Amino acid sequence: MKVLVINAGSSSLKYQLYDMTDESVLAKGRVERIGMDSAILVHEPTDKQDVTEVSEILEHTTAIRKVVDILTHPEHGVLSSISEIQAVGHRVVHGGESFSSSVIVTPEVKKEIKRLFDLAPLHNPAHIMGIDAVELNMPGVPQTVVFDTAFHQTMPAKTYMYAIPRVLYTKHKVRRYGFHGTSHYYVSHQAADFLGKPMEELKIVTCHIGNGGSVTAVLNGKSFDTSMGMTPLEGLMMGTRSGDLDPAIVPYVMGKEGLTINEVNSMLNKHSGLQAISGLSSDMREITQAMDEGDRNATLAFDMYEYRIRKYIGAYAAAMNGIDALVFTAGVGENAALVRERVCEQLSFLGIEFDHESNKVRSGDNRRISTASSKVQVLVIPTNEELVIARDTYRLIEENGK
Ligand SMILES: Nc1ncnc2c1ncn2[C@@H]1O[C@H](COP(=O)(O)OP(=O)(O)O)[C@@H](O)[C@H]1O
Ligand SMILES: CC(=O)OP(=O)(O)O
Ligand SMILES: [Mg+2]
Repeated sequence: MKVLVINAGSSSLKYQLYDMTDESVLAKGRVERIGMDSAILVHEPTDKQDVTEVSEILEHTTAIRKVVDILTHPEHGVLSSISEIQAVGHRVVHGGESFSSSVIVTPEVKKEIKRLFDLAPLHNPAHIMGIDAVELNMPGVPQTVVFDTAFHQTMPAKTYMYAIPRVLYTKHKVRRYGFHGTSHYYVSHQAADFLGKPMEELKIVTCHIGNGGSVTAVLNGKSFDTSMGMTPLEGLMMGTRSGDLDPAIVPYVMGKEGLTINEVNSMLNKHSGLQAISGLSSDMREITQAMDEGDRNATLAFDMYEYRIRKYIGAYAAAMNGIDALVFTAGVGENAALVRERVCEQLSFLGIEFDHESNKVRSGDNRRISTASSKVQVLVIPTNEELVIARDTYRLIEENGK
């Protein structure tokens, strides 16, 4: 069975095509700048040359049509007909309390994802556009949705409730949901395999640090607490998101600067984090380069960023009464050796013996960056949310066919 995995964002759409007979990736790619003056499609077939196309792509329906066209292109394609794709699996960021596992898309499922627009305004509307675009361009192909929130549905009430009037939970479902669950699930299982221990016996802290970032306490295989909250804004300092702050700052700044709700939301989500403090960039590569050149704002941004990660690791070690393994993943976690080093070098009190040499090794494999005898094993595990989505999709379609 061939499965197409889609991660639709508001102005981008990433795709990966799997052959599930051996879980091989036939092609992957992305469309960026949807709705802007010129969009760009980057298509990377596994056994052929990469191609880049620039054209006007005003909405997701056109983006999916371009993806379908390139996947079946006589020269760059990897399929003779689009009918070879038997299922499409989507990443959906917010599943609220309605979904604790992946499901096949039905009109009711779409309705529920739409009901959650308010809770993930940057993400869920784009996912619905992606699902609708597939319906139009690939009619009749079953679709599934895999939620970022699903893995965190095991959190106990004491970690997911906010200390505000209860009616806000009962009436408006204001609570912690947590995100990047597919990634935290995948890397924690990979870590258990790497260590050769059963998940049920491990206390793991997983740090998914990419453009967005979150830390999760995985206790005996289940999410126990996580740093993102009702929305993907809480917790760590991120590329453009503030993460934790005193909630009183919001009404104060709104009053002082005369900001609307939309403006303050946009400030905290899109104009804060590394970008705001460095005044330079949301990208860790540019931050570390500027640090090397002596830029003090970039240095402060970096220091704040790594300090927050360290604070959460300490908090979750306390939450679980110790940790057996610490995992780094996603764009920053997999690539930024300096972030890992700075986070870990002051965690020796937890029993971390950091291995500076193995930390510097560049590799796409699961690897250890502590000494083998370290009480807490520190690992780098490249995440693979797409593979989890493809596997769930394959399983659901197989089960449904029986
Ligand atoms: N070689 C690298 N060194 C340091 N940071 C990197 C490197 N490559 C990527 N990053 C960081 O990873 C981020 C992207 O992470 P990623 O997990 O791909 O994000 P997303 O999936 O949210 O788009 C970039 O913004 C950048 O900060
Ligand atoms: C939920 C979330 O923050 O996702 P991303 O990191 O892809 O923006
Ligand atoms: Mg991501």
